[in-house]
Amino acid sequence: MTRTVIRGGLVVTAAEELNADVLIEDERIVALAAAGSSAAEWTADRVIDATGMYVIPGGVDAHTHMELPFGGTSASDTFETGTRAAAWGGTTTIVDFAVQSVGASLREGLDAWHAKAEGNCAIDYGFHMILADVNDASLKEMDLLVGEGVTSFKLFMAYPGVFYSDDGKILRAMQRGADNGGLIMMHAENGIAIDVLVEQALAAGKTDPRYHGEVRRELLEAEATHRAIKLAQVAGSPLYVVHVSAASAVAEIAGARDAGLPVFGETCPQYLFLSTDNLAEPGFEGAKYVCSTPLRPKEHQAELWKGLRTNDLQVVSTDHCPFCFVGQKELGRGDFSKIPNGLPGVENRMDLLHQAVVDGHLTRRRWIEIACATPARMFGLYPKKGTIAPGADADVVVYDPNAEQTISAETHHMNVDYSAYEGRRITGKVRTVLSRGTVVIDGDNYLGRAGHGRYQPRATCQYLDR
Ligand SMILES: NC(=O)NCCC(=O)O
Ligand SMILES: [Zn+2]
Ligand SMILES: [Zn+2]
Repeated sequence: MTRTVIRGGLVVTAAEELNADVLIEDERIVALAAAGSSAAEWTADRVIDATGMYVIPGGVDAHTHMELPFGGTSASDTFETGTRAAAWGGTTTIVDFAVQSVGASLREGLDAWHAKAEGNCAIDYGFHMILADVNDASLKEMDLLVGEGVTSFKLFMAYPGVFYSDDGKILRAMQRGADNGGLIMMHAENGIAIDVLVEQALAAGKTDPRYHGEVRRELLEAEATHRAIKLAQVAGSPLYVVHVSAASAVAEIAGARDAGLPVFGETCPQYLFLSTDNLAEPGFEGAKYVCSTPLRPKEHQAELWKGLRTNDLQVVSTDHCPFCFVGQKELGRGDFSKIPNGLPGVENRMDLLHQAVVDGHLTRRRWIEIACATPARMFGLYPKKGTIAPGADADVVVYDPNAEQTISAETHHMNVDYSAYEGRRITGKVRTVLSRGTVVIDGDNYLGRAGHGRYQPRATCQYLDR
């Protein structure tokens, strides 16, 4: 047995902050003790000095797309490169999306994603399932998947002809989820209307990346969010709205929550830190910022921060879906609708949110709540993941709150040739990362290995009585 003690840090969880030492035996946390108490007598094989540091749970990023085939190409991070980059950024668990292809079963999709991930991940991982073909067989399969730990299902009101489901299919999947405990995750944009606007924009010669943001109108995110909420209400199903970017969509979620409905909302760093100004950067630079839902005008950011503070939004995930500028984003030169949708960010989330603490948008505990504890609870991983407590997996980050860094593609570890946050100064930096008790990051050294990360079957959403 290996005993590790993390000494002298400020332990920050969603619930409390205390100066405490943390004792780890092999893969688990076994004790916390106030500094200077019985902890002084703990013997250990390895002592990590955390004086002046925060000791926080490893981040849980509940929305990533490693190796996703999309827009005629594939996301540029594999499970190996993407999970390694996540570790560098203090994230120790991801929940990625396995994809059902139209005409195929959920099982085929899930098996394919297991094959991509198994033996390759640096950190632990789980899967949601994208339902691209709702029919009698796939509805039945949902029950089986819930039973084996794939307890959440993403549906799309966007991308007709690719992942899109109509309202009838959505309602049927929601009814099934209400029954089997699967949480429905919704990409809420009116894709049918958006496709009309795309066609009209292109016909008018509006081909630059900034038109991606213009046609994917805020109203069409709000409308779809409203419709998804009503459909969930009819089905008696909870609802988790992914990558919320529009202030009016936040208002829809807030209204539903005020009415007592089990509706949850996720936003992403790109919507909190970037805007349509980035999409409008000169030449073809805006392509770097093409994602859906799209970046919004800056004014929306204040509403997203407010939503996070008031718990109208509960989770910040990255929607990490990187495409290189050269050779991938470039597929859409002359036609913005052909730019593969998605941004890199799995490495940057914990730091950007710490910057939000420094800037006064969030408290330290709320940082940990939205980035670690709530995503773990939402997706059935708590308290194994998302907290520092006896019995939890020893997924622990020693975080230096005073270190200064500059985000750059020159220094990041994601397999993508640009950074959406190039040149941004951040106060705070990961110093040491443990994944199930193994040190995977130590200062500027990566000590992990592909295959250390283990598949995590998940319980159902822990915010709902079942
Ligand atoms: N978000 C995005 O632009 N790409 C990834 C796929 C999705 O989440 O809709
Ligand atoms: Zn989506
Ligand atoms: Zn996504």
